[in-house]
Formats: sequence, structure tokens, C-alpha cells
Amino acid sequence: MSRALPDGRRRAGGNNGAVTASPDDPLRPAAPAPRRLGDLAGAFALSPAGPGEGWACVEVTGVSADNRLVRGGELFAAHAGAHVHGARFVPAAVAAGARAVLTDPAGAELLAAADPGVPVLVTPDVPALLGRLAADLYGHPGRALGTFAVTGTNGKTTTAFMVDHALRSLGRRTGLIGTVEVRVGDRAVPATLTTPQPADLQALLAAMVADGVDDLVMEVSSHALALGRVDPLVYDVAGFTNLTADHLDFHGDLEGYYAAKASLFDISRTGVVVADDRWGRRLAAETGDAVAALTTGPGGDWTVTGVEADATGSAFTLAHRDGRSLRTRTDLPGAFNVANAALAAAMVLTSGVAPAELEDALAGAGGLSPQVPGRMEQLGDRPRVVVDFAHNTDALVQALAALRPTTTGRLHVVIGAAGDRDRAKRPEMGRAAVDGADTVIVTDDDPHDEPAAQIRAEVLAGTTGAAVREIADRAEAIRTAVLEAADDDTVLVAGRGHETVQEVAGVDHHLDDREEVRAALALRAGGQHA
Ligand SMILES: CC(=O)N[C@H]1[C@@H](OP(=O)(O)OP(=O)(O)OC[C@H]2O[C@@H](n3ccc(=O)[nH]c3=O)[C@H](O)[C@@H]2O)O[C@H](CO)[C@@H](O)[C@@H]1O[C@H](C)C(=O)N[C@@H](C)C(=O)N[C@H](CCC(=O)O)C(=O)O
Ligand SMILES: Nc1ncnc2c1ncn2[C@@H]1O[C@H](COP(=O)(O)OP(=O)(O)OP(=O)(O)O)[C@@H](O)[C@H]1O
Repeated sequence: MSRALPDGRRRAGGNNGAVTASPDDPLRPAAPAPRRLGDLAGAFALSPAGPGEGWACVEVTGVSADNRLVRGGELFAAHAGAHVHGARFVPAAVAAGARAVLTDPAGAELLAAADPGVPVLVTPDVPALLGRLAADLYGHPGRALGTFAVTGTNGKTTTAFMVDHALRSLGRRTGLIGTVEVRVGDRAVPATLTTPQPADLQALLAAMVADGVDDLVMEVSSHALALGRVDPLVYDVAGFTNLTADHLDFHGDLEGYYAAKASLFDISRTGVVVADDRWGRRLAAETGDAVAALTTGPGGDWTVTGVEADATGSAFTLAHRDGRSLRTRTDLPGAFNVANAALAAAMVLTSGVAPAELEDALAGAGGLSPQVPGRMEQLGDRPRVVVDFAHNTDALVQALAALRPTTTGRLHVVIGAAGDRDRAKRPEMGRAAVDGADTVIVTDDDPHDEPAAQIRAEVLAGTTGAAVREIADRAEAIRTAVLEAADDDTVLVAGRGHETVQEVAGVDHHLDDREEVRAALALRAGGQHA
């Protein structure tokens, strides 16, 4: 199946027969075509590290920048990281079957001491080249896919799931990349990063093409944009959800954070920007005619009208100033999910789908209501218990605001904050919890290498009043909140969503908020609580 893209280009859909999907590893193509090192060296100005002979005829069938992911026949890209130089892992990569090494001058120096036994090629800046080289090796798989990208502080995962759901409802085969999982057709594996590293991303796209995927939907994090991880991918349709303070430890200030997010639109043919906040309005003003503004109030190119909220979600109309419109619904709660759903629908319409076609397809698929693990996921109804990934101030404010109108009793929240990052948001999150909920339990999130008690103290610094308690153990905090709640109450367990591992001082502990909630509800049902 192929369809016209916004620029009139047509692309091949599905498997062209050159590469097959790997049956055991959905993230990699099974048999990429071999490439001679001499050809790669010519195309990317790579120099051999030594005078050795015969290197140019050595063939490689893929590239990996992590020895733990190397497969036989691949090129190992060894570059400097924040912690270690990848060249240290060359012996392990070669043992795993790497047939050659690509590194920088520092790496070549490290390797000079002992012959790695495979050809070594050198380039000044490996990360700057890696995406392009990997795309070349795998035959530019991104060009064979319809490509949708979502960025923004909050709502990327939810919106990406909604775009994916809409495309599937239209009968298309999709690939999904994001914080929760990576999915190739019908096979899903848990994700490690929101946006994969360059070599892994291109291998994944090749696996998607091999699997017969039509469209790629992916979340693009600000880190990925700042670090050039998605280079040289060009997106057909980009989407921007919103921007509020987060990741300032990495980007320095909001301006730098905005610039990283905005750069997605430099590598996209068309786009839709939610222009409800000042950053969205600025982005819409700074991008060209191919990027439309969407507002949930009046003023945008796309506007949302006729919102009818009920106990489960909201119905709404999405209309363009050119007359196109559709009516649909989402069963995900809260006004912010109307914005996410409207953005998802507008992105799909921007790719060239007719409104009536999408409206019909969504009507047959329950609207824009995909199951998004750990995003406003309701696990019990008396009391209502909701697990949500809200881990920054705005997300917490929105999640509590979404639950308040449908809570007949009291609203309780369990929150924490992660260690080693963004200290400034801790008291703000404490304040947002006190402002939005009736009672607050402050507990641990992922302390990483920071003392957990200090993190809790910084969250508590933003809180006041007797309705705030500190319970360090997260499972106990969740159990306490669920057992103490009245039947008409709502308990929001915020911050970790789908996550299943809590990292304390370098040690991973299994911890899944949803399991803890289910266990507490079972305890409550068994009448074993006071
Ligand atoms: C800032 C950043 O992008 N860091 C990533 C980077 O780490 P690093 O530079 O410290 O790498 P390193 O550990 O020094 O290793 C150097 C090289 O040696 C290789 N290596 C390393 C160890 C080993 O045993 N074998 C091996 O081959 C590594 O693959 C790497 O190529 O490369 C690592 C390997 O791929 C990533 O795990 C790591 O992500 C860390 C875990 C991370 O926390 N990244 C966050 C900041 C991130 O990117 N987050 C965004 C989403 C944020 C959000 O919206 O919430 C994301 O897109 O996920
Ligand atoms: N449009 C939105 N505006 C504000 N908050 C939102 C919005 N959409 C979702 N949220 C809140 O943010 C949390 C994270 O949502 P989601 O996972 O969809 O975003 P994300 O951008 O992928 O987050 P992250 O990058 O941290 O993985 C949700 O659990 C919800 O509380």
C-alpha cells in the first residue's frame, strides 16, 4: 500500500524483498546487505588507523555503538561518552563478532596499545556521523515509511499512541517508538530511551520496513534533538504538544529547551503545533505555512469546539479554517487529553487523510482511546485509583485538575521526585500536590545516587499543612493511601506510570506502581485493613 505524501512524493510501502525481519529480535533486520569498508570510507571520509592491507574489502552488515548489542559481521562504533570511551569495549565487541571498528582519534590512541585484530577506521566526530552512516548501511529505511513525530514536554507518549491508533484504525501497519515501548507491527518490546541512539534507530527502521510497516510514529525527545540522534530522518508530519519547565539540568534554561524542541520542525515537511501556551504560539509564528496552529479555544488554524465531557472522557469537534472538520471522542480523562487527541487527529489529517474517512475509522475503533500504560490508567473504582506518569509540575497540576471534577469524595495524591536531576522542580511539585489534592503522601521515586531523604525534604519544602505525610517506602505509601481512602475518593499515584524498576544507588529494584495498587486493592477487598 502506498499513498501520496504532503509533498506529492510517493513511497514504497512494506517489504521490498531486500531485507527480512529478524524472527528473534524485532529491533533489528535479519539480513542487511553487506557493505565494503572501502565504499563506506570513500562515502564518509573515514581514514584507516594503520597501514594494514585488505581492510577496504572487509564487509560489514550493520553498525552498533554498544558492544552488548553487537551482532556478528557488524561495525562497532566506539565513541566518547559522558562516562567512558566506547573504545574500551572493542575487545568485547570483537568477541561478539564485530568485523571492524569506527572510532575517533582518542579511541584510535586507546586502541594503539593492543591490536584489536580487525580494521579500525577513524573520523573526528563519530556521533555526528553515526546516524547518516547507519542510514546508508541499512538503505535509508526512513524514506520507505510515512513518518510522524511528536515532541513537547508532556503528552508525547499519549499523542503518539493516539496517532498510532488512528493510523491502525485506517488499516495501516505501524511502527511505534517511545518511552513505554517499541513496537514493530504486532511485536512490542519495552523501551530503554524515549528516542533510541542513532545506530539503533536506523536498525529499528530497517526492521520496520522489513516487517511491512507503512507508517512510523515516534516520540522525539529534546535530548535526542539536541544530540542529533534522529539525523538524517526527515518527518512527513511533526506535532508539538506544549512546553513547561523540565530537563533544565540538560538544556540550561527554557530558551535552550525550546530551541531543541523547535528544531524538530526544521527536519519535518509539515506539522501541527498546539498553540495554547506562549511557546506553542511562538513556534507557530516562527514556522512556515506548512505548519498549522491548533488551539483548544479560538484563534488557531485548527480549533477544538463542542467539547462534551462525561464520566469516561470527552467528545469534541476538530475544525480547520478551510472547512475540513470531524467529530470524535477520547475516553482518556481530562482537558489535556482533548488537546492530545485533537493534535493526533490533526496530524493524521495533515498527512492527507480525508476527515470523513478518519471520522468513520475512529467511530469503528472507539475514538482516540488507546490503552496507554501508566497514563491516567485507572485500576480501581471504589475508591478510584489512577496511576499516572506525571513527574513534572505541569503534568501533576493537569492530572489533579482532570480528576477533581469527577471525584465525589476526596482526592489523595502519592508523589515523589527523581534524584540527580532538576532539583528546582521538587518544591514546585510539592506545592502543586497540596494545591490540587486534599491529602498528600510524599514518598520515594528513583533516588539514583542522591540521598532519598534529601529529595523528599526538598519536595516537602513546597508543602504546608497537616494533610501532608512522609512515607519513604513507595509500596507502603501506595498501600496506605489506598487503604485509607473512602469508597467515593480518588487516589492518584503520580510520577512513575509504566516504570517497573526503581534505581537506588546504582541498584535496580523491581517496583511497579500498578502491581502495588492492585495488591493494596486486593488487601482492601479482603477486609484485611483496619
Ligand atoms: C545524555 C545521554 O544521552 N546519555 C546516553 C549516552 O550515555 P553516555 O554518553 O554517558 O555513554 P557512556 O555510558 O559514557 O558510554 C559511551 C559509549 O560506550 C558504549 N558502551 C558503554 C558501556 C558498555 O558496557 N558498552 C558500551 O559499548 C555506549 O553505548 C556509548 O556508545 O549513551 C548511553 C548508551 O546509549 C545512554 O544510555 C545514555 O542515556 C542515559 C541513560 C540517559 O539518561 N539519557 C536520558 C537523558 C535521555 O536521553 N532521555 C531522553 C528522554 C527524556 C524525557 O523526555 O524524559 C530520551 O530520549 O530517552
Ligand atoms: N497535553 C498535556 N498537557 C499537560 N500534561 C499532560 C498532557 N498530556 C499528558 N500529560 C501529563 O503528563 C504525563 C506524561 O504524559 P505522556 O507520557 O503522554 O507525556 P510524555 O511527553 O511522553 O512524557 P515523558 O517525555 O516524560 O515520557 C501524563 O501522565 C499526564 O499526567
